[in-house]
Order: sequence, then C-alpha cells, then structure tokens
Amino acid sequence: MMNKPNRLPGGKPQGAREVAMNVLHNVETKGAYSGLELNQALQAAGLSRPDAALATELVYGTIQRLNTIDHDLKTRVKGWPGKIEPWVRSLLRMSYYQLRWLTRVPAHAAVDEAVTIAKKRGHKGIGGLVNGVLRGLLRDGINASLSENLTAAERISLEHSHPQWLVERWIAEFGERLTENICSANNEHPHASARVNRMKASRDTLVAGMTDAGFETSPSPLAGYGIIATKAGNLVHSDWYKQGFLSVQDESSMLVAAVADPRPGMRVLDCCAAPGGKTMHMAELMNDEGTIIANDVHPHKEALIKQQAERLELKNVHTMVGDALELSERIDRESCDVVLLDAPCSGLGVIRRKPEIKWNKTADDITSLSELQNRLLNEASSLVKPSGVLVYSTCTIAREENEDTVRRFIAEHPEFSLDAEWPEEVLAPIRESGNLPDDFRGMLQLLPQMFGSDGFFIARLRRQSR
Ligand SMILES: C[S@@+](CC[C@H](N)C(=O)[O-])C[C@H]1O[C@@H](n2cnc3c(N)ncnc32)[C@H](O)[C@@H]1O
Repeated sequence: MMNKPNRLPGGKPQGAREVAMNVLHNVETKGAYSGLELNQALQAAGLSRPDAALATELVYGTIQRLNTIDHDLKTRVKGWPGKIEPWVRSLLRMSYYQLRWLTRVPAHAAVDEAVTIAKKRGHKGIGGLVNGVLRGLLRDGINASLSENLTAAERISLEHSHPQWLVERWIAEFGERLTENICSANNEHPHASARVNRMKASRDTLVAGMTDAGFETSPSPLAGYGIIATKAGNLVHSDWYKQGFLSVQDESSMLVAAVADPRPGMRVLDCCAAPGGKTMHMAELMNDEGTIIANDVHPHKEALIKQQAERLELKNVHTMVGDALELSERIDRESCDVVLLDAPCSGLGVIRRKPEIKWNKTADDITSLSELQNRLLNEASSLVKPSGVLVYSTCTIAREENEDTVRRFIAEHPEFSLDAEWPEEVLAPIRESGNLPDDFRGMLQLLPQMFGSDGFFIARLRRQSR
C-alpha cells in the first residue's frame, strides 16, 4: 500500500513517511517538540486522515523506541549513528520501526518508499545504503533477543527503550518490577480524556449525550469528573467543548484541583497557571464564586488562560503575569485560603505524550529543577493564610522533585504539615485499585500503569492555625 503523495502549494509532493521523517529530523536536530512539530507539518502537508494517522504513529513510535532501534542498527550500519547524516538516521529509524512494530503495513511498501525518499532527498548512493540495510533486515529477520548477561537496568532500558540512567534511578526509587511497568506503560498510546464542567452538566448526562451522538465514551475509573473518550475524534472541535461542557485534561491532572478542594467564596492563588487547566477546574469547583488569581511567568500564555475562562464563562478568574518567585511583592502575605503550585518539572510522567522527554532530560536537570521547586514552594507558602492549604504538584516521576522537595520544605517550614484529609471522591478509586500506600500521609505518586493516566505527584499541606 503506497501512500498517495500530497502536493504542497508550490512545494514538492509529501507523503506520510516523508512528513514523519522531516518531523523526526527536526525533533532530533533542532530540539523541537514532537507534538507541535507534527501538528504544523500535518497542517502544511494536508494529508488524508489515514496518512496523517500513519505519520503520527511513525513519529511517536520511532521516538519511543529509539534506544532499541539504535541498538540493532549499530550492528548493521557502519558508523551508526554518529557518521550517518541526521536525515538518513531519521529515515532508517522510522523504517525500522515500521518493519518491527507496524506489521499491518506491508514491508515492501515501507522499504520501497524509504528508498524513493532517500533518492529524492539525497542521491543514488544513499538510496543504495537504505535499500541494503532494510532489505538486510527483511532477509535476516529482526532479531529482538538480547544478550543474557545484561543487568536489570540494561535489559529494561533496551527492551522498553528508556535511557539507562533513568531506569537505574527508577529501580533505586521503585524497585525493578514497578520500573519495568512504568517503562512499558510509557510506550502505550494514551487515551483522550476530558473533564466535565459540573456547573453545566453531570458526568452521566454528558456521557449519555455523547454516546447518543456516536462518540465512544465512558466514565473515568480514577477521576470523578473525568470521561474517557476512545473514539471521539478531536474533542476540541466538538460542540460540547465549544459550549464549555467539557475541557480536555488528563485524568491524573484532574485530581489536583480536587485535592486542593477550594470552596465557593474563597481566595485562591494558582502560581504557575498556564494554560489554565487546573485554574478552570478550581473555578468550577468554586461555582465561580470567590476569586482565583491565575499567574504565569510567560506573558504570551496569559491569553491562553483568558480564552479558557471565556469559553467556560468563568468570571472569578483574574490573570497575572509575573515570576512566581516574586509573588509576595504583589500579593499580601498569608492572604489566600488555597495556594496551588503546579510546578515546572522534568515531565517524566508524560513520556507517553511527549516521548522525546526521555531522551532530552538529564539527571542534572532534575537536580536544578528541584532547587527551583524548593524556592517556588518557599515563596508560594508565604501567601497561605493560617489554617490555609498549599498544594504542590508535578507531572513527573522523580523523588528528588517530588517527595524530597516536600520533605525539605516541611523541614524548613515547621508551620506547615502534610494533610491527609483528601476528599473521599479522590481517595476511594485509588484505594480500591490497591494503589494507595498503607502509609499515605498526604502525598501521592501516580504512575502511568496504575490507571493509564499521566504520572503525577500531588502533596497537600496545611499551615497551622494562629
Ligand atoms: C506544569 S505547567 C502548569 C500547568 C497548569 N497548571 C495547568 O494545569 O494548565 C507549569 C507552568 O509554570 C510556568 N512557569 C515556569 N516558571 C515559572 C515561574 N518562575 N513563575 C511563574 N510561572 C512559571 C510555565 O510557563 C508553565 O506554564
């Protein structure tokens, strides 16, 4: 099955594989984000839906399996990877991914088109190299077995394609079995999920309405406000989204506002708010009564927060642009009932959605982020009222950024303590699934294999009363 080439206005024809190769090349050489790069490339190429789906699968799959692919190609291509031109690397990796994991696509189509792209983009010699490597793979068969002398970290790293330093770190933090489960879950397709705006409809009503309209949706087993949308197209284009009945959000992420548990009439601060997912959720929980200050350091992100508030018709959200390290210069100390610090982090919990994270982040990044998080927590905490609540969250799986950061903060701030009084609606599904630690004291690490949602960390702290 050859993909029909699509003609770009004034440009050369581009099929799914060529689009995918270009995206992979830009992700590797320019440090581009796969999602953004892919969206732009798909829009420019105007591919059919099946071709866009193929390009998407090739991009995400190739980045996900990079380690494993390179491990094998190293034995087949002289000078791999350093001596091979970057775009040829992208082409060969993507073709390898297809031959090994996308077996519904006939192998000869993958090889023929890779050779065509190689000749068009390079020259006959590169076409010959690509042809030789891929036909060699077909002839010899892909040998997926690994040496038996590997350490656990080496084996998991190659079998599930994660950097070895990260696997070693997770084994030290979670043990071998959980680490293997994390890595395996990171290679799964994430499902789409949405948060129901309970100010406008109940979850049951929305699920029923969407099912009637031909969508495949079901209630989230994790988040009381969540629905899982298996076959729903792009929810952002639906009338339910446009009319503010739902917001697209990961199920783990939905727990953060629920743990913060803001009430109508309260004064709430979201220190790092853009694009505004958790701000809006908190505003909905407050029934749009009270005040939420939604701050972010990047001026261009303020509009994103405002757009969401407008779409959801929420009036109590007030945006602010500034460094969260300096919030006390603009907001009175000890003046907020609830402060949320959804901190910038290494993002190791969202590898399923952004697989390049696992190749781009380093152990040093984790250390410097935990320093920043500690400073942000210090500043955020100064704004919490006596008896008020401080919620700290990240979308990462790194003890240094999560549990260690919180423990260090408590050690430096004896006026705060962990608060295990989480709403039962949040705790019940986690407890029932066996994922609530016996020693739960008010902080929780969600892993992607637990519910098929993002890896997330949430801690709830309370300032002592006066
Ligand atoms: C994890 S994201 C927040 C996601 C958001 N809470 C939501 O649910 O949509 C972290 C945000 O922190 C912002 N940020 C990073 N450093 C910051 C700082 N020093 N002060 C304020 N915001 C910061 C980033 O721009 C980013 O939007």
